[in-house]
Amino acid sequence: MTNESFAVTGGRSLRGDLVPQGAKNEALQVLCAVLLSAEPVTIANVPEIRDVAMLLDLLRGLGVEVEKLNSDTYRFTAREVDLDYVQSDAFEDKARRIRGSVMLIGPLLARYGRAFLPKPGGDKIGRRRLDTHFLGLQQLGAQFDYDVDRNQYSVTAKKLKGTYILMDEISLTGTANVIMAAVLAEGVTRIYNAACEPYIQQLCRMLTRMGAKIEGLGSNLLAITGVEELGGTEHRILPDMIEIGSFIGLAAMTQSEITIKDVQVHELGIIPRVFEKMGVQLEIKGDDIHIPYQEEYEIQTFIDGSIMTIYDAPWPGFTPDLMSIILVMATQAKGSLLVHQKMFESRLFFVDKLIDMGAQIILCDPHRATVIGLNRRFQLRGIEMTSPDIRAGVALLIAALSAKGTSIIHNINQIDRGYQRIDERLRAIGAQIERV
Ligand SMILES: CC(=O)N[C@H]1[C@@H](OP(=O)(O)OP(=O)(O)OC[C@H]2O[C@@H](n3ccc(=O)[nH]c3=O)[C@H](O)[C@@H]2O)O[C@H](CO)[C@@H](O)[C@@H]1O
Ligand SMILES: C=C(OP(=O)(O)O)C(=O)O
Repeated sequence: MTNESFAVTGGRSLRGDLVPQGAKNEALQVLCAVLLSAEPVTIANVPEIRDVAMLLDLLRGLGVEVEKLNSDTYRFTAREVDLDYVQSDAFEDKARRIRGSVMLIGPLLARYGRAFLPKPGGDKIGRRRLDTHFLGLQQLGAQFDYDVDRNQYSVTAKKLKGTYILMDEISLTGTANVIMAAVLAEGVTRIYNAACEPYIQQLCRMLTRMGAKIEGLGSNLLAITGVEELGGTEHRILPDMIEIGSFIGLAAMTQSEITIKDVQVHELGIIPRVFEKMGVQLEIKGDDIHIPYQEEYEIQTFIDGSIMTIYDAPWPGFTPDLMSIILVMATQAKGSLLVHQKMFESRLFFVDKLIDMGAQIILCDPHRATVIGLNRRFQLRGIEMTSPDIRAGVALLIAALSAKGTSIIHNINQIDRGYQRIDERLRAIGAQIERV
């Protein structure tokens, strides 16, 4: 796939239905988990995005049979795995490009006793340490080695043994890795300070259907009793809550009337509440979220009248992956907002593009930005810009769709990493957006 750009002509209000894709970050976990069984695992609602395409390539390279049953459903059979592939240049090249590749380690270690990984890719949004993964795997009995010169990690174990693990921090992919290793370890593993996003819950549900014994679903303390082997299953990926949040932000910012279909509201945690704090009216109709046309939206203050702060935190806190969307929405809101991105240290630098477009933002430091909402006193203006990471990319796309004139957004590979044919889907509800 070439790295194209979007040409976006803004200022139109959009109208219609959007159906969210399957969740990127769940897909990356459950696709890695297919390595844990020699029997077929069928996964539905797999999003058609670049990160998934890359992971499918890695699985094929490892010798997994990958059959596409329909547009979003695949059957995987990991009868035998070619472990030599993980030492190849092809593996290194692909694994380095996505963050999700890190979750191949847990299953490979559990089933074959060894795993190897070059430093994984993903967004360049600050330091993204992997200590939590390896400290957890070491406690299960793995030997860990880091080749500083080649920036490569390896783990080996004759046998994994269950134990009590206090995770070094609440890491989403780290928890997934340790869970996938523990399900085939001998005895009981207790994982405390575990991440508990719906992604992790879904992974645990799928593993349980494959025969794993997991207690504590949805909490930060999991108890896993290891089994000898796992069987096949069928699994359906949840709608992507980050895409749902992005669509809510898009609707508010572009004064559109949009219905987001089949969102599985009960899995969205506090996400709807945070958008309500931003002044967005959300009407939950059955399992759909309807966002009516709103002339303006007003950011609430705290009860004592002080300025609203929105910050990220591990689940069930507000996900860091929606902070860029909240920030861009604030630029046209009535009122002011402090955006405090606590988890990543370089995720706010894209605000300079919004400032060039006319937004009133003060970047206080790498973690905090104050946004003074324009309340539509004037429109942002279209500019040429480059998308630094996936969520900033979509935030810039939203800004461009609301702006006066045409914007060019380069490096949209970043957006394609996690949003399925976003241009086509937004065009269908009236957006003027072309791939150039
Ligand atoms: C492929 C995938 O699933 N990627 C997601 C995954 O990345 P990933 O699993 O790599 O992220 P982690 O959960 O490990 O940690 C994210 C960052 O937050 C920091 N941290 C973590 C816990 C904490 O209490 N305080 C804190 O500051 C970590 O040091 C790290 O810099 O989870 C992130 C956090 O939800 C999301 O942004 C990514 O989209
Ligand atoms: C940061 C993200 O992705 P990754 O971890 O794949 O870089 C994201 O999905 O917002």
